This record gives sequence, structure tokens and C-alpha cells, in this order.
Amino acid sequence: MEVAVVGTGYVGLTTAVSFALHGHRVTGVDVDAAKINRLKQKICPIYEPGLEEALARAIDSGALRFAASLKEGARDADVLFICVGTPEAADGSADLSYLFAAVDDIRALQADVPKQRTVVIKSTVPVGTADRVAALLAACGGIHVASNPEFLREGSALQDALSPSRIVIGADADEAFAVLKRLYEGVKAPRVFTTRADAELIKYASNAFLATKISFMNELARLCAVLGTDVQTVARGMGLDSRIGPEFLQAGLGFGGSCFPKDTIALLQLAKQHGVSLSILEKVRDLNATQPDWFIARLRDRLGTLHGKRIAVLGLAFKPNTDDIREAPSLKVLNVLLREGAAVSAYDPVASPAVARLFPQVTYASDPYAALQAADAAVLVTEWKQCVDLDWQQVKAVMNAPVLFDGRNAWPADALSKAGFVYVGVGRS
Ligand SMILES: NC(=O)c1ccc[n+]([C@@H]2O[C@H](COP(=O)([O-])OP(=O)(O)OC[C@H]3O[C@@H](n4cnc5c(N)ncnc54)[C@H](O)[C@@H]3O)[C@@H](O)[C@H]2O)c1
Ligand SMILES: O=c1ccn([C@@H]2O[C@H](COP(=O)(O)OP(=O)(O)O[C@H]3O[C@H](CO)[C@@H](O)[C@H](O)[C@H]3O)[C@@H](O)[C@H]2O)c(=O)[nH]1
Repeated sequence: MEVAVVGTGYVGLTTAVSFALHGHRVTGVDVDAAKINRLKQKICPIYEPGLEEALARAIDSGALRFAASLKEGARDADVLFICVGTPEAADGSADLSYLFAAVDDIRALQADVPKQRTVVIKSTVPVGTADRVAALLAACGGIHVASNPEFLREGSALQDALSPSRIVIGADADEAFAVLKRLYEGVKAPRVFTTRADAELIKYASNAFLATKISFMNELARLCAVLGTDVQTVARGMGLDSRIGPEFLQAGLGFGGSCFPKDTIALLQLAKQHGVSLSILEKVRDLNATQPDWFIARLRDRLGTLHGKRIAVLGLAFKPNTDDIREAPSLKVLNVLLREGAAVSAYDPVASPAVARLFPQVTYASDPYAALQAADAAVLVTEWKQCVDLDWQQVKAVMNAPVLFDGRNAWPADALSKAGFVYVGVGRS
């Protein structure tokens, strides 16, 4: 089967590479010509562990190529995966303009080269979108439409795509199910076969539920901070119950990234359009929005004022192992610190250039100790290994005052307190 992947961002590129590694012939297509040129030269446009090597292997094997348009490179495609972005529109709903532009391209391709094809929507889209796309493409003839949401995480994208937790396929025709079953042959994972609408909702509901776990713990952390209890220990004790599970109980500065923030808001918007209020999710969103402010307020209390203080910020990406700063909590932290007149030095192994474009007034250091130099306090924002495994004697020697605010509960609290640091975590001190 000839596979085309439309959109070569995090999801599209990972999808293209993983299908190629599974032995399919794949063409990656993107409207961003510069990105396509780099991909042709085996240069991965994103920081994602292992992806660049896998990209080179897939290209060298002859299974993967790239093209700037469907007509140029994917005329014979039997299956077309739509993996374009669905960012937040002004009203919070998912902006589907990239998706419908891709559908237009597919319609033009089908008019040019008519054949039996399956169009698979992998982008995260509101319930009903795949049915709309099917209605639009019905006039072309010969096209089935399926929904196959993606659950990969940034930082472990390739691994997640090669060994997914589950494969969800929504369709309304046996032919479409058969095509996707063949494509995923050999991938070990439970399958869910359902309607397109169910598949679309499974994606949003999964992200909303994970976001809810995080906000629950972040709110609990606020109680722990007052009671003097340790949210980490509480989370561990809770997570040992298999009905709760240990994952996504990590209190911190809130969830960021290209998915949870926009997907929770898009689900709220979808529910509102249908006259339903998802009140738990509303609280999840609101709590997340205030979490960095809540933590920085504790820092302000500790220092008396932030004005004129030198603050070191360690970690800027929305999570470790990515250079993605979309909705990163670091942006909110920098905003508050700068607004209140602090002098900020920051360190991140890969995300500094992207943040520097937004915050030129911050000093960007090339290692954590340089960022900590003469600092009145340090804030851990992203738990990169490079920001967590520090030589604490050196940290103490370079800082102006040994004040550590651990926004990810990743530093060794007890050892640091014993070593004479002032340690404040999120619901843990
Ligand atoms: N990033 C993730 O971890 C992740 C995980 C699961 C699902 N998703 C969902 O997958 C979708 C894609 O996310 P992403 O992070 O990969 O997006 P992205 O912004 O990284 O990449 C989207 C790509 O699509 C290209 N594009 C836009 N319009 C196009 C068109 N008409 N034809 C061809 N290419 C086009 C863009 O140039 C860009 O390269 C979104 O709906 C997102 O919610 C993302
Ligand atoms: O216990 C936790 C777990 C995560 N986070 C934060 O939550 C955000 C998202 O983390 P993660 O889920 O690991 O990263 P993403 O790459 O955004 O992946 C999520 O979003 C993707 C896009 O929809 C989905 O495909 C994935 O299944 C889903 O985990 C990050 O800011 C994390 O710091 C916490 O604060 N506490």
C-alpha cells in the first residue's frame, strides 16, 4: 500500500517514519517547503530523541520520501493520513482551517487521479469533523473516511508510535476498517473499532481525564502546603491502588504543551455548543491557569519582594526531552517575574532560542551553574536531567542565597534541607 502523510509536524513525521519502519512505502507532504527540504536532507526539524536517526534509516531504506504537494509526490497514495495542526481558535474551539485546506488538496488530487482511497484523520478534531469530511469527499467518489486519533507524547514520540497503548479506529465501512487493519498489522496493541464520532471523543476524553488527574493533584498540593503534608508521598500512596494508578499524579506548575491546554478548552467549547456544561473540566482549566501564579506568590512571600531580585529559572520547554514551548508554564513564570521587576537568568538544554524570541530581556545561560550565578533564588520549571542532577555544593557556592523553589518536585528535598538550603516544593517542603 502507498501511504501519504499530510503534515509533517510532531505527529505526521513520527507517523510517516513509523509506518516506513513497518515496511510501508510512505510519502510525507507538507506546505512548508523549507521543512520538506530539510527532511529530504535527513534533518529532523524538531528535537525528539531517536527520531533523526530513524528518519535517516527510513529514507536510506527507500521506504520514506518527502514532497511539497500531494500532486507532486503522492498521486498513487491508497491511504492518506491527515496530520495537520488543529490549534486553538479565538473562541477556544479547534481551528480546522488547516484540516479543510488539506481536504481540498485531497479532493483536487482525486479529481486529477481518481482511484479507491482511504482518508484517515489523525489530527485531534471535534466530534463530527470526520463525518463532515466524509460528506465533503463523497462527491469525489471512491473515498472512505476514517478517524484514527494519535496518543503519542512529545519526548517519546517515536517509541509511542511504534508501541502504542492502543489503536483506535473509527469508520463506517468494512473497506476502511480492512485497510487500517492491514496497515497496523504487526503492531502489538489492543484495538478499538468503533464509529468515527466515538473515536474522536476517545481522544479528547483521554486528554481531558489526564489533565484532570494533574489539576486534582495541583489543587491537593495547595492543601498540602498549608497542612505541611507531602504531596509526593500522598501521590505515591494513592498510586499504588491499581484503580488510581501511579501516572499523571505529579503536582507541579501545571500542564502545558500543544495538546492538554487546547484540547481541554476545545472539549469545553464543543460541550457548550451542544448545551452541556462540563463543570469539572472548567475547574481543571481554571486551576491550571493559576498554578504558576500560586507558586510564584510563595516565592514573593519568601523573598519579601521580587523587585530587584535575581532569579534563576531552570528549564523552559513544556516538559523534558523536547524543544516545544507551546503553552509552556515557563512563559507564565517569566511573565510574572519580569512584570514584578526581577532580573532573570535562564537555562534550558534546547529551548532557549525559542523563548529568547519572546523574552529578549532574560539572560540565557549555557549551563545551569551560569544561570544560578549570584541568584537570590532558583526556580525549577522543567525537570530536565541537566536541571535536576546538580552538584549542590557548587550550586550553594555560586548562588547569592540558597533558596530553591522546586516547581516539579524533582529535587531531593530532605537532602537539600539538611544541606542548609531553603527548599520549597509544590505541596512539599
Ligand atoms: N504534538 C503532539 O504531541 C500530538 C499528539 C497527538 C495528537 N496531536 C494532534 O495532531 C495534530 C498535529 O499536531 P502536531 O503537533 O504534529 O502539529 P505541528 O504544528 O507540529 O505540525 C503540523 C504540520 O502540518 C503542516 N500543514 C499545515 N497545513 C497543511 C496542508 N494543507 N498540507 C500539508 N501540510 C500542512 C504544517 O506546515 C506543519 O508542519 C493536531 O491536531 C494535534 O492536536 C498532537
Ligand atoms: O503527572 C504529571 C504529568 C504531566 N504533567 C504535565 O503535563 C503536560 C503534558 O505532559 P505529557 O502528557 O507527558 O506530554 P504531551 O506530549 O503533551 O502528551 C499529551 O498530549 C498528547 C497530544 O494530544 C497526547 O497524544 C498524549 O497521550 C498526552 O500524554 C506537561 O506540561 C507535563 O509537565 C504534570 O504536570 N504532571
